Amino acid sequence: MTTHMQDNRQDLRIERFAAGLDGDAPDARTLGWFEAVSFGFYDKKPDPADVAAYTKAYGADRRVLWGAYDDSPRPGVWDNQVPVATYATMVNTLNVGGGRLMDTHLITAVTVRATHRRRGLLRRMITDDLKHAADQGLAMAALTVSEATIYGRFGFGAATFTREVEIDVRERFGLRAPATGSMELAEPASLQELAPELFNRFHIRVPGSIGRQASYALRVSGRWSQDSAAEDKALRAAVHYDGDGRPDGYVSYRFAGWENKPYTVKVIDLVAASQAAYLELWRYLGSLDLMERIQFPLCPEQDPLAWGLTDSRGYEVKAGEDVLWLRVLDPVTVLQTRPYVHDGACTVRISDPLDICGGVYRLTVQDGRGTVDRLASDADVDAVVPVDSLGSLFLGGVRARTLAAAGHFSGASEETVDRLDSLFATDTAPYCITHF
Ligand SMILES: CC(=O)SCCNC(=O)CCNC(=O)[C@H](O)C(C)(C)COP(=O)(O)OP(=O)(O)OC[C@H]1O[C@@H](n2cnc3c(N)ncnc32)[C@H](O)[C@@H]1OP(=O)(O)O
Repeated sequence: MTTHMQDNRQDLRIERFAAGLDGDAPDARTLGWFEAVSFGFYDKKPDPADVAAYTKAYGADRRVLWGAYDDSPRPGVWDNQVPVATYATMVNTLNVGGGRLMDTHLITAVTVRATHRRRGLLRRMITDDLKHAADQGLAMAALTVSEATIYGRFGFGAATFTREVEIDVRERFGLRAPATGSMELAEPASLQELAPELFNRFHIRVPGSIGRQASYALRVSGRWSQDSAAEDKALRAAVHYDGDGRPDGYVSYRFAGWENKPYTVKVIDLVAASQAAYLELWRYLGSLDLMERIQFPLCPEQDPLAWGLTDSRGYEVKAGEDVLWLRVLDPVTVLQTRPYVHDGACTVRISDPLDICGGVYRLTVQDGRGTVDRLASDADVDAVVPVDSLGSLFLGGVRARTLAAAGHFSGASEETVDRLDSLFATDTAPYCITHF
């Protein structure tokens, strides 16, 4: 599909397409698109053989790629098959709590060439895309961000958070709980099938989890490296089995090298289908001979490991990070899909800078089920809730009381804030270990 965009310097052609192959090689448009993405994220120029492999995985994901093309390039300027802006979307599921999975519109690979920045290219693409996704019946959009300052204006709010941690695994490492089940070293390649199976059990169990694109199984099994489609020979993996000998978790990891002291293992992926498996995977990591430190950037904020160590000071939080940013497209559907722990009701005006879902809505929760009615635009409201704040509230990753104290709900009474706080509270903090 092709549309045009009037830039202040030229007419840009915007194309939407699926990544494609020409024989065994990527077609010119696909290769150009990958080149632009690599440039945008300061990566090295991609190898065509790698792009051919990525193209197949993108097909499995049903990704839609966007490119904005300059058809009047000047001499010396990059090949016009390389877009000046890129963007991509796909649909996967979000666990909204209570084991409910909701189709969600995922946005990724957003880049605008340095020479074309701040002329509204991103604004144009994301506005068109979100409106189109809403028209298609998708109720939620999501992305992960490179900078926290970009996407709030488009209605996205940070919704899940992780901790980057370092665990001291010298003599002080130990866990309070007795060991359960057993661990085995795994041939990483075996994870290509096992990893998605175990991830799906994690995904249904953990609110905030996003389903994974095809590349995950290839990377965590070492079939692909982090930055190419060549085998990752440094990757190691281990699997945990429950008392009945059934696999219930895996970890894949890499040694940081003898030149790095203290000797460190970097966890690439750690997926536990059960709570018990989570601690057991850490017990295994803590038992690795010669290793002194384990690094993992994706621990949950409420981390059982921090409370499971016999010496909790061996657990060091290096940074806190937001992972998933959510953008509500259809408040009725999303609020009726998630579960609730407290009954109550509240009428809010959702303010939406892109005018996709702004309006007055009444949420009524009874016996844990939410019902949402859209009211007339002049109906009395208890609070005005910006749509990005609603994205942050949705999974319970931040309390309404905290957002109110930060000035998100101007004019809301304390009683309203208490009600919002109670309505949006969840019993489990959301946790997302998928980047896309
Ligand atoms: C989901 C993902 O892929 S996250 C990755 C995002 N990409 C990157 O970080 C790669 C490097 N950066 C870029 O390629 C570009 O700078 C982009 C994509 C972030 C922005 O593209 P642009 O076309 O310059 O944005 P555009 O001109 O449409 O700006 C839209 C608005 O966002 C603001 N904005 C854009 N980028 C930034 C930024 N980095 N920080 C703060 N504000 C920003 C603009 O000021 C503008 O604000 P306004 O319309 O409210 O006045």
